Amino acid sequence: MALLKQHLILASGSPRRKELLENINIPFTVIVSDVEETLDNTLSPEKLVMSLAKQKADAVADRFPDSFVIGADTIVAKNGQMLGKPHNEQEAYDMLSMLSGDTHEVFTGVCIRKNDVVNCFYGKTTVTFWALSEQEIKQYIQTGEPFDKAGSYGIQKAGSVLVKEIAGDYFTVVGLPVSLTVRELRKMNFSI
Ligand SMILES: Cc1cn([C@H]2C[C@H](O)[C@@H](COP(=O)(O)OP(=O)(O)OP(=O)(O)O)O2)c(=O)[nH]c1=O
Repeated sequence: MALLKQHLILASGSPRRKELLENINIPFTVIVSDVEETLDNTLSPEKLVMSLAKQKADAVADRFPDSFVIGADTIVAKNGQMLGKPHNEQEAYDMLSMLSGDTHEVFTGVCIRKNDVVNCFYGKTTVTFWALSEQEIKQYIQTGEPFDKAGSYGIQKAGSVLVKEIAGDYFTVVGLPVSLTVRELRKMNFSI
């Protein structure tokens, strides 16, 4: 692969993260890291998302020591319980019922690695859901949207109907706190 002088790699298979990075017109390459994600409930959400983001960046960075490698991870947290992706309809139903009519937090951890330099940080956004009827939850699950998303919803598509309000960066919810990431890249002398 021909590498530019300052080359960026997104170590993520998330189509949302790719789209968010494309929005800001920096050239980059996607190299998916197949890290086995386990939710360690003994860690705080902040530490957990940064640790998973680092594992994803590490899985790729060793092979590309001259590149800036970005790993990221998103989870939903409510009352000390952390929600990843649902494994089946029942889990999606349980998560959405838990989030209904109440406020939760979405954490996205990001880790940028350039050779031995590691910079991990996170964004946190508070999201409030409308009270959802059983029928509304079931209808939403039928869209298929919940299954590759933390907390069983995607704010950017049909899941937008569930959301009453948010406080914080919208892009943190979608999977990458874009403006924060750009600022951290600049601190690492990446010119953008
Ligand atoms: C809450 C929420 C999550 N999500 C997504 C963002 C993430 O892609 C996903 C959480 O899973 P992650 O494990 O963070 O990421 P991923 O498996 O999609 O990709 P990779 O590990 O290769 O980087 O949930 C939305 O798209 N919208 C939302 O509103």
